[in-house]
Amino acid sequence: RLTWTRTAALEAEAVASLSCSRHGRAFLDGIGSGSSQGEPACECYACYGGSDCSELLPDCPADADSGDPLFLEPFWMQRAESSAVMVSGWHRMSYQITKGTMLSIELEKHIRKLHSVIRNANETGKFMLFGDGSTQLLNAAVHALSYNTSSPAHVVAAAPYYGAYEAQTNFFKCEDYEWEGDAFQWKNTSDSSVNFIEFVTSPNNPDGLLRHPVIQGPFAKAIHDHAYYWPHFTAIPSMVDEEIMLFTLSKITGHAGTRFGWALIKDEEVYNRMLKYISINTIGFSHESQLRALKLLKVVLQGGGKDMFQFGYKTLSDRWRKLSTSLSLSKRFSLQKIAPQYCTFFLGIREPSPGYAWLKCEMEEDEDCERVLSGAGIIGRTGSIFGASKRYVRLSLLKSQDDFDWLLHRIKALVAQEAI
Ligand SMILES: C=C(NCc1c(COP(=O)(O)O)cnc(C)c1O)C(=O)O
Repeated sequence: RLTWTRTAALEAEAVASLSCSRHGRAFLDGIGSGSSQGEPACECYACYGGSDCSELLPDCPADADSGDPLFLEPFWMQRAESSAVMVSGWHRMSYQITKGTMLSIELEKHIRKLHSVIRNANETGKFMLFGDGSTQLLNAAVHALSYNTSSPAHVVAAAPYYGAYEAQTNFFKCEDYEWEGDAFQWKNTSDSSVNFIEFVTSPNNPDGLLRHPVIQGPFAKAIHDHAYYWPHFTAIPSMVDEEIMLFTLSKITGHAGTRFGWALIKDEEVYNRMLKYISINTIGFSHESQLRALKLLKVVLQGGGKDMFQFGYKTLSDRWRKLSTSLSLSKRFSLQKIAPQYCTFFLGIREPSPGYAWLKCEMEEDEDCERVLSGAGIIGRTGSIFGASKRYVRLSLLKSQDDFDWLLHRIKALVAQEAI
């Protein structure tokens, strides 16, 4: 018999019962939740409107800019009961969780179990640190690796690279490090007086390809960003085991809004410097986020992790197949090439299922590919943000089904124009 949780449970179920014509959903903290009726408004997916999201907005562009991972929302809606968590008004009000630490021991245990079940990363003997998204851990790692260097460390990444590395490094720039662009430009440098810190993103954002460090040698350190090294985005050919490895709940379960990431770190000194950065920056991390992450990972781990990763892989591989089939008819546009590869998790060859399409405008006159696509009602992210040519555009395949359907519709119309 429910007692103090009854009201919260009734509120949650009332909001969840709003179907929003299956082209949106309502949230407990949605607009209007404070009104007398108490019924929050439907929040519609792109290109749908009206109080119940039943109206298709005809001239709406297909927005494929952000890596907002809503493709997994249906999976969680189908598991409402097992994935919900009740937060009492007095839940963990202290800054600390257990004596002296701000990490949930149970959550750390489940993360280690996740890596050992998926066999994507070796967590044995590694220090674990949480972050406010893995975004917070990016600069924490640069800080820890550039500490006490005689001259500013060169922070680099192989183009095309995830734009946050450049944006963050320039924003937080200090005498210990500075952004030095494309790692390929420094590949053969023989200047041993320079320390390099290379962001290695594997699989890569934006092209989804598995990667290794470009800069080699005793003065090169790497931050391995494995945000997408999970079976729904890529084959897992082997277990990675690096000095610093970063992961994020955003891309595993799709809960970007929970703002929860973690780092596995080999060296204790590097770990302590990153821990000090996080402590000074935010005095640790949200306990509500940790509680929710624990609940979600327990669901992921049910049945050995197969359910969610199968769901995600099927969704993304279907999307990739539909998009690449449509664009295979085009002479004007091309996509990155991703070969089918053996996966040690699915124990078989798996088809490509990248989170993003890295589209190239092949015609001489189409130098600004973002402009070409926006003229056709498609919003993408220009290649220059990734340190690449404006001849490229990144298209997100991670968003809601409505978002993807609308993108595919616009792409097909654009390719059909070539025949005219
Ligand atoms: C949201 C997007 N990227 C998230 C991301 C992040 C950030 O993840 P958070 O944990 O949500 O902060 C880190 N590393 C890589 C390679 C990423 O692609 C994007 O590219 O649109």
